[in-house]
Amino acid sequence: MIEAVGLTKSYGAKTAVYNLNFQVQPGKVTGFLGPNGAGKSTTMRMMLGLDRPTSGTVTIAGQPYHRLPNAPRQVGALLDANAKHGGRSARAHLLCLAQLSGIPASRVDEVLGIVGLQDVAGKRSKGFSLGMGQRLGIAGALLGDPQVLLFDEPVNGLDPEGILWVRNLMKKLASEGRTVFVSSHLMSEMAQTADHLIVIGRGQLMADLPVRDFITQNSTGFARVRTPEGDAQARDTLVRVLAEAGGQVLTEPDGALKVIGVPLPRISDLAHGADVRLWELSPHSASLEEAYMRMTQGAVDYRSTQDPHHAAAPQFQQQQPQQPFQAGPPQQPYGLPQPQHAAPAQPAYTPEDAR
Ligand SMILES: Nc1ncnc2c1ncn2[C@@H]1O[C@H](COP(=O)(O)OP(=O)(O)OP(=O)(O)O)[C@@H](O)[C@H]1O
Repeated sequence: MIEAVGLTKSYGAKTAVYNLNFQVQPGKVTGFLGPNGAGKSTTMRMMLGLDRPTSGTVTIAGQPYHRLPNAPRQVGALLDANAKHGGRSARAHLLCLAQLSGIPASRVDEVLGIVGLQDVAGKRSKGFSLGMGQRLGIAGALLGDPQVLLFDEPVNGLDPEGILWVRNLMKKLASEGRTVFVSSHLMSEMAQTADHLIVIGRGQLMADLPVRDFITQNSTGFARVRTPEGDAQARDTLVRVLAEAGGQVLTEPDGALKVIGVPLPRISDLAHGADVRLWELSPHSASLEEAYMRMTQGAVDYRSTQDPHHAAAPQFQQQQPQQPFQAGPPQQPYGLPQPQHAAPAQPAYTPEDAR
């Protein structure tokens, strides 16, 4: 298990990580998410003893990294896939790491095989593609057959097959009872890989909960409704009754209505009561990526000047082409000091499985 308690790191006036408290459990893939500059790499560096906390602690199996006996055999990490001597072959690079850590040379060919680099083991790594470099970095992390594995953005530069391979590798490592901690910018990727999520923004904890709970707490269920084409009166009538019922009604690019805050059976009843025929009434849920974007909206450091949220209040907006007919109850903006934990939420209607 990895445990952070009050973990804080400042670089001069810049606080990169502030008062992080979380545990990373074995037997699970834990996704570590946050926008650029959120403090993910800083946190991982402190886990590995490469940076010293300004205050607080982070321990692995109850000890700070530097006090772990034979640390490279207990903890494997991929922090920077470029951290290798480009003039050395993949095998020579791994042999060097193995020797430094007292790991038998026979393990080198094993890990080269695991990551699929056996055929290029004798080639210099400076000629490697980004994806091959990532594989070599992962091989280095696996070298000591450790129980705890940290991966900083392991799918960077990998093609779809490589991404699938990493995803399956993480799951396999976790299923063997190991602690697997993986950072990423991509919630969609984590949705398919992680069992648990730790989300940080501007160095602070924003969420610490199972992936499924994250979806339930954050996805806003909505209905897509279409009235007969060309019947503007029916459409307007429906918009009016839905708005009177407290619904938030938006238009989709294809002209359908997106209705938030009114359960499907009620929409059907309201349409029936207003004598409006429906051509479509279907349940939908927001994607996990949308939920993540909404959560971290207020904690994004770098934003294009063309982004509609640039210099705006940190509040989630629905996708752009939609025009609100009537504003419903305001969406809760996520304040930094109120991290989400695994507590039951009460969405208008819960998607059966949004993953
Ligand atoms: N050595 C350092 N000196 C000064 N500031 C630093 C240093 N390392 C990190 N920072 C700052 O701390 C903050 C967190 O950086 P960090 O690299 O940990 O974020 P990150 O979440 O890993 O970002 P990314 O996803 O872009 O890699 C950033 O504002 C960064 O500029």
